[in-house]
Amino acid sequence: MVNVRQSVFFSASTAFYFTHCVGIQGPFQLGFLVFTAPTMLIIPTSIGEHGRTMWTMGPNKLVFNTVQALHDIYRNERFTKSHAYLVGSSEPGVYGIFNAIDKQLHQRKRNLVSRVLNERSMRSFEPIMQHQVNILVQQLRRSCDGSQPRPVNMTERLKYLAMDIMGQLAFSFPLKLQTETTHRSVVASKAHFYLNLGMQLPFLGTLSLVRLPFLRSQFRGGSYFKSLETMLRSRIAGRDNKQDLLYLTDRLSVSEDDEVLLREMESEAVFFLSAGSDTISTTLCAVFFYLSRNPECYRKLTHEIHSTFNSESDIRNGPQLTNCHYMRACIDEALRMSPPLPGTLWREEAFEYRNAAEPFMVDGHIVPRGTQIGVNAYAMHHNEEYFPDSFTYKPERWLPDSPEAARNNRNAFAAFSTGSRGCVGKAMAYLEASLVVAKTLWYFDFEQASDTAETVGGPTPWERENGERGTEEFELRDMFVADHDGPHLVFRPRQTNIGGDFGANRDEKTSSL
Ligand code: HEM
Repeated sequence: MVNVRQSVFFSASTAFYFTHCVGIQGPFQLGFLVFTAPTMLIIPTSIGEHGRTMWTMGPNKLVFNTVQALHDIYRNERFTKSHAYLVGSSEPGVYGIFNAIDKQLHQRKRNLVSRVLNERSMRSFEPIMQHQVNILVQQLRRSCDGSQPRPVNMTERLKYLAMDIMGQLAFSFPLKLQTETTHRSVVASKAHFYLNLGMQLPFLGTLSLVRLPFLRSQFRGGSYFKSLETMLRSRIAGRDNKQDLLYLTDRLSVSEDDEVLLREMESEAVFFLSAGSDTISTTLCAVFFYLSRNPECYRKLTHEIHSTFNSESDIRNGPQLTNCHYMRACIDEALRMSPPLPGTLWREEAFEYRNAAEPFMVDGHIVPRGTQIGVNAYAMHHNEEYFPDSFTYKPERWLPDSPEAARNNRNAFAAFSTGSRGCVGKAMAYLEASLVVAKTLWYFDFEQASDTAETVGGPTPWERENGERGTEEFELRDMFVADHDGPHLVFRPRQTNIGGDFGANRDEKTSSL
């Protein structure tokens, strides 16, 4: 999976980047590097047949790579989220759904969030989603103006889209990133980087180095927290609108004081903005990347969309959309190859079980007390035992009656995790991704922009030199939620749509939840 040279390079460069960002220089920088780099070192020790079952990753961390382990760890009462998740707290004692380790508190939060993300609420939220997708279509059409279409960086476009949708769902706030520049700094935040650093090095969290007040000081005078505060203040002012995601924080808050409430909402808000938008934009970027590199998949999907719908207005939540099985397979295959949360979701034994007599077993191994354990989604999705030819994009793996499907193990799919802490926004994610893919292919043909083909995906010069990667994968940088760039694509209106209005006049009225 990862060799020692890469691991040393990764740990040293991460530590260097961190010191650089926080302005530690000179002898202190050197001291910090010497102190932290070894703790980040991935020791590529493997146990089990063919070295695929388990890795040690640091002094007390085990990463498993089997379906049984996925079940044993994430569907097990005895385990809870690792204390590393606490680095996301704004202050001690303030927890959001993401980092609530106490099971009862988590269950209460989850029940409330589920009310906003259920099927019924999604139906009433769909017009807002459709409106934003139509704006995306308009923006893509604009890239076709002039004699030569301009390449579009899909990471940029899709981040704006997904964040605009999330701003509405979480805060009932129109961020307008797709069309205006005022709040665009919310997509350029380095919050993920610090969160990931704290998750991998929890002692930094204990020292409060990567907690929110620290993050805020990093953006001092900058606009990320300014935009966040604007959204939250507007949300507090309009408390009557109780149906958005921050409804849950209101309900569980004990505070009458608006300033305290603001701080409490902050950690929840940072999480929702990222969980509900960066994950979807990564998924969509990966889908567009793979379609632009796999002409046969592109052809089959285009055919499915144009033979399923009679008009653009048919493209909405309902049986026609859910019957686009090839589209769903394209999305799942992109999620398999490039999972938006590509790393290990750390778990540890829950406090209540610390004195239990019987040892804890994961896939037949006794796990020593106090060990951090988990399954790494990226490694699992590239385990040849479960997904043969795992570096090749093959949507057919996910079509139940295809010969490819029989050779794959769908239970090894971990993009949304599983169990009581598995993703609660899965239905929304599939709906949003399906609407974007179907509408884009309804209106446009697209292809990879020729001048940027070398810079996104594919092996890096170092990997090519060492013969390490011959296949094209959408490149992700693991920042807990992945960071990425591109793909850069060129769009052309489909023949049938030339001269059409591209959905401009069919925009549903934007309603609030
Ligand atoms: C393709 C898109 C998405 C992917 C791949 C994804 C993946 C995940 C994963 C792997 C987790 C588990 C995290 C952990 O254990 O630390 C998770 C949790 C969560 N996701 Fe998603 N997610 C997606 C979209 C969404 C959306 C659209 C929302 C809506 C707001 C959302 C809300 C949440 C919440 C609230 C949790 C925490 C659940 C809990 O702890 O009970 N996700 N997601």
